[in-house]
Amino acid sequence: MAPQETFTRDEVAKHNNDDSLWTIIDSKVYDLTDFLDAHPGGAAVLRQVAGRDATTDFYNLHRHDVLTRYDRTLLVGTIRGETSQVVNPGPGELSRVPYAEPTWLAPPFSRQNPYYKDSHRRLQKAMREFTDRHVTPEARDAEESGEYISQELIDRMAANGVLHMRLGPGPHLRGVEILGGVVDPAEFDYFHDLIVAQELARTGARGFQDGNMAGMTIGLTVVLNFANSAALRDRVSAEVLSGRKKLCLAITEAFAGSDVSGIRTTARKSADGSHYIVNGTKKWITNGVWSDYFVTAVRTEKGLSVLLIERGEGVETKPIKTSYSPAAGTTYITFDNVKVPAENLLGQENKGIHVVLSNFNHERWTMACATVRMCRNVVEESLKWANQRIVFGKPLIDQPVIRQKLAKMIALTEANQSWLETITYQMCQMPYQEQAKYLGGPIALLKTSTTRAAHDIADEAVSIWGGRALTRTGMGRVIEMFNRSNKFDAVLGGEESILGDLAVRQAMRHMPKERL
Ligand code: HEM
Repeated sequence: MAPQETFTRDEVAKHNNDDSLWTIIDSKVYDLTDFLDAHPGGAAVLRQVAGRDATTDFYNLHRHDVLTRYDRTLLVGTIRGETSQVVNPGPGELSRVPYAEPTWLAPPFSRQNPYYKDSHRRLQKAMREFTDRHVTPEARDAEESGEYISQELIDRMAANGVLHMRLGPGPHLRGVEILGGVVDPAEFDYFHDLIVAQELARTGARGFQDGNMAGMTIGLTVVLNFANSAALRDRVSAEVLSGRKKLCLAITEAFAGSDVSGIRTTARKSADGSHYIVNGTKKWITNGVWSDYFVTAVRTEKGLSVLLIERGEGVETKPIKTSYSPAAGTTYITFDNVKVPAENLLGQENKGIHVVLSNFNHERWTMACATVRMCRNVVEESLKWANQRIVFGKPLIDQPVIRQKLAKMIALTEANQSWLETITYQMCQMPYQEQAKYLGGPIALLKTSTTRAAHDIADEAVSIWGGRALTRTGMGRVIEMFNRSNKFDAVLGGEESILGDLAVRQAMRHMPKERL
């Protein structure tokens, strides 16, 4: 809250030297005397606005949140009789920037929508507030420092059912109190799932976003759907969903990325059939460094199989440096004569390829949810920037070429959100097996479409933002991160051209035999 004291503009004008240097930003009065030496942009620019209104200069160069960070130390009062024009959204609030929210949340379109019910709206509100308050502050810090997610945040997510929701609808939600009871677990569907994925993607911290239990999201579903022993399934899911233990999915290797059949990690069954001995390596495994369990694709006698491997003797993990944040916990794993009980087999022996492929659908769909939302973040930031930045004496948005770029960015984002919602609706109608059979192709194409769009949107955004799109702090940080990290989504969970090929081959299997 601003201090109560009020001043006239003439009173402020007297504070125009190094002994007392005040300025006005958005009808608020700041005392910058002690800030002269600390200002990252230097003292000279502040002297130029001493005693004057610096609103235009300030917003030409800074994000609004800079002010909220410094309000406590620099703000001394307001201009008498004037009211602040800048909106400062509180935790949980919707953005008022056009296209910054999907149509189902943006008036007037939000009044009616075929897909979203009251429980979706309640969840969105609660999830936005939870993310703004508890996830985003840690995410932004950790993205830069590279620190791993805190146990405190994991515990908070576990206690509020956020970890459970990340796995989508299913019996694992039974009895869970979701964010204070905003959704009945029995009602939870893939639109709720979409909301969770999109709200979390608003943190704008791409490495941390993966560090935030992405391994569990893509790995625990395999245990839930394919564990052969109910006791194992219940024990592991209880440990992981309570946040006590961590789990990741270990498929890719130096030898095999999208080409899963090239996997060389072996699992040899013991003569008495009681256990497997696992040897090999895994690479690019998200969250591996801190995981207790590894859902691992291995080569058995006659094909691929999937095993749940517990950290123990013979398992070693080390971090891999990537172009996003170490906060993701990207890992290289070695298995050296690791003994794994036979009951830890997930699905059938030698038929693991079905386990791996069917699990990919939810993973890729989740990635599409997040990518569309990140594209939207960039649209929002760019609309704000083009509106506030003055270039050649007028706002950037007055340049037709800039409007063309924004038009393309918006159209790509909206088109993908609509396709995402159509597919999500199909997921809500189909049982798991049918989804695996019919939606693999469409989801693969959707993910490719969103990452291609991300590529184009990043390109346009960099051109709108110029040098600020290349600096990690300050105005352009969201754009810089998006431009640096959008390729993760184009590669992880299946590279674009491989996914396109998969989808068309699947379509060919449904092609009528007759000549058409
Ligand atoms: C309450 C007043 C102000 C605060 C708290 C403040 C704070 C900051 C901060 C934190 C940065 C680092 C970059 C960022 O995080 O955005 C910065 C950069 C900068 N500031 Fe300020 N500032 C203030 C007022 C002003 C004014 C009035 C001007 C110009 C008349 C100005 C000119 C600059 C410049 C030129 C930079 C470097 C920008 C860049 O690298 O693109 N600042 N300021």
